[in-house]
Formats: sequence, structure tokens, C-alpha cells
Amino acid sequence: MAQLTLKNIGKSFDGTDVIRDTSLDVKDGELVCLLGPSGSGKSTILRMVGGFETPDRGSILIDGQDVTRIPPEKRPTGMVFQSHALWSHMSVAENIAFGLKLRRMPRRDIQAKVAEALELVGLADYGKRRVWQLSGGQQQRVAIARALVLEPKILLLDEPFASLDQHLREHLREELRDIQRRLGITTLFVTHGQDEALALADRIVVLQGGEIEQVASPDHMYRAPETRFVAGFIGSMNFLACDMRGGRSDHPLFQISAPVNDGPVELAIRPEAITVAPDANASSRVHRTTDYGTHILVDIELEDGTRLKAMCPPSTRLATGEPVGLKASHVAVFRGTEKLADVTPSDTREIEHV
Ligand SMILES: Nc1ncnc2c1ncn2[C@@H]1O[C@H](COP(=O)(O)OP(=O)(O)OP(=O)(O)O)[C@@H](O)[C@H]1O
Repeated sequence: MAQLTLKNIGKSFDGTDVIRDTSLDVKDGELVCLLGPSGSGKSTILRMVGGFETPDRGSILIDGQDVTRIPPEKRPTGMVFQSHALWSHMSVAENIAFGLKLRRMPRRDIQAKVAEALELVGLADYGKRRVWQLSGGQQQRVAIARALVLEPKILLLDEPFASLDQHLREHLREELRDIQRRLGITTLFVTHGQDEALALADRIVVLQGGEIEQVASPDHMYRAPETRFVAGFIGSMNFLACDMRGGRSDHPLFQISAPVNDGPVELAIRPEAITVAPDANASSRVHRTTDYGTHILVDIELEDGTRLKAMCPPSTRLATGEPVGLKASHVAVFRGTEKLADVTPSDTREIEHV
């Protein structure tokens, strides 16, 4: 078990800031996912923790010890890369044993450790196989075993399942989560897939442009995004532009009261927070419905041509072109990148359909 701290880390490549003044605490035994679009700096942070890049500014501490300038092989970290990076001329067992040999561990101990690691990743009988005889998923399990056999304090994974098909990816994700919990190993996991982060993480760090947008549990990140970017990046979100005047929004459909200064805003509403009901007098119309079995996604066209998505119960029956009234149970108000207010009917009794 170990704690990881990043203190005001900064990194530039060729004069461009790739990581800006980033701080993060990962607790003992926690699994934290770094999530963000391509180029947001996820891998760079992971590589700095692993010692494969050195920050220009700031420091990295593991259990309070400054490791910022310690080379990778001397750090208490184990890294698993996207591509398997196994040695194809060696057997599975030899791959896993390699790091222990470098540490000059006695042979019998190595054999025991390798057997234990293979057992852990569900490949107990595969030690003698050649790497090329394994499937992609099995190879990634070997890569995880190879990292874990050195008993690192921190496990680092850089999109380890990205090259696998979705079914296998979900399966390995669950296996990894089980292993991580069983060992209680502090883990940093890079992904650009929000499903992966939501399924795996104790906490998610959303990055954009080399900066942390928000750090939160999956549930909290989904329910209470703090920035415009996170609101649009995690899950599905409707954004409706309007103005606030005298503490009230002037959107023709969603008039909310919120303690927000006058000026332009965006109302952010999740599809599942919208209730749709047939209403002959309404100006919004059903554009399309898609039946997903578990729910029906209704694509609605507002009077001004804006489109909005609502998630409705499977029993919903709505025809294309049918006029519908809308109600929202939760609206977040954003101005620029910043969230200014969260409004629910119980707060204000003011979210209403006109
Ligand atoms: N060694 C390097 N030299 C120059 N630029 C680099 C180097 N490594 C990363 N970068 C740049 O830093 C930025 C962040 O890269 P990084 O790989 O950390 O992003 P990422 O979020 O992991 O993206 P992806 O999901 O595509 O892997 C990118 O603009 C990338 O081009």
C-alpha cells in the first residue's frame, strides 16, 4: 500500500506546455483513472510517475519520499503499456521472471513468485508457452503479471486494454479491478474511454489541455460536473443557450430561477432529467425515437430548430412529428467554462414548461 502525491507538476515539450501546474493526491489502495481526450496529457503524467519523463517543475512523492529524479528501475512503480511490450523470444514465465533475475533473487524464489503471479492473472498453466502463442488478452495479463511480480507500491497502466475488442476489454477490466482490490495496490490508470473510467475508478481525474478539470468519484462526476468541459465530456448532455435576466432564464421552454448575474448562459440538462408528454399546444416536436429496449431515446426539435435528447421509459409511445411538452428535473447553469448554479424543482419549484 502506498500514497502518491503530485505537487505542482509542469512539463513542456519544445516550448509548449503539455502539463500545467498539476497537483493530485492518490490515496493508499485507491484506483484513480486519468481520463481525457487525445493529447490532454494523461500519458505524460503517467510516464512522469513511472520515471520515463522528468517534470520541468514540481515534485512527485511516493509515501512521502521524493522520487522526481529517480530512474524508472529504482522507483517502486510497475508499468503496463498499451502495446504488450513483452519479449517474444522468451516464454511467458521467463518474461515474468526477468525483473526478478535482474534483482538477483534466488532461482527457487523466482519460480514461486512467477507461479503466484501467473495464478493471480488466471494463467497458471501458461508459464511454458511462448508469447506469440497467446491471444491479445492473455498477453496483456502477462504484462500485468510482469509488473505485479516486482511488488510495486504503485501500479501504472497506460490504456492497457485499448487494442482488445470490447467484450474482452470489459472482461479484463473486471479482472483487473478484482486483482487490484485483492492486492490493495494503489493504481493509476490512463484511458480515453469514459465507460472504462466510470466502471473502474474509485476516483476519476478529467484532464483537458494539460490541466485538471475535475477530480471526483464516477457517480459525482456524472451527477455534478463542475466545468462546461466535464459536463459535455462525461455522458450525454443537452446544452441550451439563453440569457439570465433578473435571476430568471429567458429560455422559452425552461424558465429557471437562479442567483446568477444577467448575461448569456447555457442550461445543461441530462436526457434522463427530461420528462416528455404529448401536448397538442406545445411548440416542440418529436423528430425521431430510438428504442434501446431498456429505454427510449427521443430526439426532439424545439421551435427554433434546436435539438434536444430525452431518455424516456420503455413504455413510452410517441409518434414522429407529435407535439410534446417538456419538464426538467435538474438544470445546471454554465457561463463560459464555469458552473454558476444547480437548479432542481425542490430548490425553486421554478423549472416549468410554458
Ligand atoms: N516526447 C514528446 N515530445 C514532444 N511532444 C510530446 C512528447 N510526448 C507527448 N508530447 C505531446 O504532449 C501532449 C500530451 O501528450 P500525451 O501523450 O500525454 O496525451 P494523452 O492524453 O495521453 O493522449 P493520447 O490519449 O492520445 O495518448 C501531446 O500534444 C503530445 O503530442
